[in-house]
Order: sequence, then C-alpha cells, then structure tokens
Amino acid sequence: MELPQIIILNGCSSSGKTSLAKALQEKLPQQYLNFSIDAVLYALPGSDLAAMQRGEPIQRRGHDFGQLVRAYHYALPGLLQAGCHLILDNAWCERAEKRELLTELAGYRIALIGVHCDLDELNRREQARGDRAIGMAAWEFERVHQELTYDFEIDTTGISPETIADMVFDEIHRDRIWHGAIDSLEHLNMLG
Ligand SMILES: Nc1ncnc2c1ncn2[C@@H]1O[C@H](COP(=O)(O)OP(=O)(O)OP(=O)(O)O)[C@@H](O)[C@H]1O
Repeated sequence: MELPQIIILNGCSSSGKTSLAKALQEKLPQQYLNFSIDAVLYALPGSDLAAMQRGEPIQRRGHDFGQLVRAYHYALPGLLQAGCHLILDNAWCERAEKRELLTELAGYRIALIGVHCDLDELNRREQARGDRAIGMAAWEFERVHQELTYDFEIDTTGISPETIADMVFDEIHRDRIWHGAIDSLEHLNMLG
C-alpha cells in the first residue's frame, strides 16, 4: 500500500492544522515536508508581515496578496518533482484558490482532509495566541469547507494534536483510493 504523496489539511485559521502537521510529521516513517502559504508570507519584509497579521493594509509598492498565493501554489510542483512528500496546511477561502492549487497538484496521490473545530473554541484559540487578526477564524469558518469533497474529516475540539495525528496516521494507512481531490477539482471546474 502506497501512502499519499501529498496530505492536504484544510481548515480555518486556529483549527490546529500546523500543530497537527507537526505531530503527524514526527509519527510518519516517511519524511514529509510541511508547507503552507506562511512559507511565502514569512519571506515578506518584517513590518509588512506584522501589518498583515494585524489585518492592516500594506502600502509597499509591488505588494499583491494574490501574487503571493500563486507563488505558493506554483512552488509546490517543484518540490514534488524533486521527489518530496508534502503535508500542506491551507485555509482555502476562495473557489479560485481551491481550483488553482488542486489543478497544480493534479496527477499526484493526494489525501484531502477537512480539519474542523467548534467556533467558540476557535475564537478562544485566536484570542489566546495573539498573532492573528481577531475575527479571521470566524470569517473563514463559513467559507473554508465549501464546495469540497474530503477523503475524511476530523474535529480538533477538545483533542490533543498528538491524538488527532494518531487518528490521521491510521486513516492514511487504510487501503483505499484517494479521490477527494479529484472529485473536488471536477466539481470546482463544473461550477466555473
Ligand atoms: N488540538 C488542539 N487543542 C487545543 N489547542 C490547539 C490544538 N491545536 C492547535 N491548538 C492551538 O491553537 C492555536 C493555533 O494552532 P495552529 O497554528 O496549529 O492552527 P492553524 O490552523 O495552523 O492556524 P493558522 O491557519 O492561523 O496558521 C495554537 O495556539 C495552538 O497551540
């Protein structure tokens, strides 16, 4: 049985994607690299990143958030062509964004996983961490899972990242055909 070459964790901000990705990386015997749009955003000038995290506009010439998202999407096939396995954590809020990344990754074996969390718990985590604009999780909550078909879904409310990583580990070792990403892309293309 072959493991997926790409594990996509999709859920809103503070749902626990990165914590889960890090715990899962440690459990997997196969080496997976964990990437998200943060890999591009953390390359921004520090004050631009800080403004973005506060939810404030960035004035610097050349700033284009859509371009940064595309840069993240276009970089991933290069990593895959080099043979890397990837765990991607995304908070996909726009249909075009979902379609563009799934198109870039088409042809690879992908486990598409929905990461859920109770809204009150999301708001609590967002307040506690202090490095995200307040209200971002609630805004994404309504959008992030729309128009997608997952291979399986998990809920991080009240469960530690390590326990959830055990659950995901078991799921990705089950013998199955990974079709969530294929079905989702077909549906997104049909919606136009
Ligand atoms: N299962 C969990 N139970 C309790 N707290 C958690 C859990 N997972 C993550 N957290 C906490 O929630 C906060 C956000 O976690 P994390 O960075 O993993 O979320 P994320 O979904 O990757 O967020 P973002 O998309 O904003 O980067 C952190 O403070 C983390 O410690």
